[in-house]
Amino acid sequence: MKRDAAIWRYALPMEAGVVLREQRLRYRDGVIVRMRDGEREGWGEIAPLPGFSRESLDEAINAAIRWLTTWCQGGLPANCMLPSAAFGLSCALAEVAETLPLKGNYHSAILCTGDPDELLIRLAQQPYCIGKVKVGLYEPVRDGMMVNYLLEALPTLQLRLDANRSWTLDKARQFARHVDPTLRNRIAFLEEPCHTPEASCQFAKESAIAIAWDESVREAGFQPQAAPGVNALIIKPTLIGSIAEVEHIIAVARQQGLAAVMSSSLESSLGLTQLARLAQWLTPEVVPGLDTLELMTHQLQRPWPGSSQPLKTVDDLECLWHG
Ligand SMILES: O=C(O)CCC(=O)C1=CC=C[C@@H](O)[C@@H]1C(=O)O
Ligand SMILES: [Mg+2]
Repeated sequence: MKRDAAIWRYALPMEAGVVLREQRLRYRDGVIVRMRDGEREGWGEIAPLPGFSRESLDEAINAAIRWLTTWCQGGLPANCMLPSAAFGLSCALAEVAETLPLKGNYHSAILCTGDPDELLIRLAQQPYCIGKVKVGLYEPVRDGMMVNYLLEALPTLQLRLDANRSWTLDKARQFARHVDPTLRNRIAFLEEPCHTPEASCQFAKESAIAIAWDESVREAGFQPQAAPGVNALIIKPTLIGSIAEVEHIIAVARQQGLAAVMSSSLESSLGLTQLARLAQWLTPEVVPGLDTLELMTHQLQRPWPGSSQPLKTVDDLECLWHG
């Protein structure tokens, strides 16, 4: 059987106002990989996230070309060490091998941005009424009031909050003081409230607001561990690595009684649909965090069910490499 592979580069414009780690992200840059083995075909996306991934896109592309070159010659290369490349290549390989189930979970927690009244309408239409709110960008008082407002307006709403480590323990306490105590049990978790994991744990103990690890998952030596007030791990495969590595961390989280939340690293619709399939397969009991498609102006290669955004395909892109 003859094998071949190809890589296309993309740059999708982002909607105005997408800010990552204090920097405006104008384009989402990445590559799409196609692997073919005789009649079988698999696709994957490699898109390191600026400010979050340690590797650059060029490093990931070079690693992918080396890996694919060996694969095309009939070998099974060792797992790639760069997480974004390992993730995209393992998705393409799993599609070739038909080991990534097709069914996806396309119901996500809704990113709560924009006009609060329009947001409430959108939230109320969801089968699972779960929203995700970014906090820590403005004053803690304002964040607290926003959380109260949404939870009071929709009695079935559950919220996930994300502070991206922006608070001191004192600021986090100020936030908690402004959240109505009777509403706190509808905060599923607050991702990384404080600058350090120790301060975040202290906050969880004091405030009766559960926390989740996101940034910490990527730190050297991190092991999922049960602790008072810690509810969940955010699983961002583009930042973790191959499907096998993602499966491993989810299994350890489960053993520790922590929920594993499959989450986007702002992949295009191709990567997002694969994350929806991983979510359905590996974390069927948890609503994933994949509501990032509309941060981009276009979909790519594979449409997200029900989305009306225009679709670009590899025919619209420049082929970077063919082997
Ligand atoms: O987790 C979700 O529901 C959506 C993804 C999401 O919020 C994020 C993805 C990537 C970078 C960040 O801006 C943000 C996060 O910090 O978790
Ligand atoms: Mg986060």
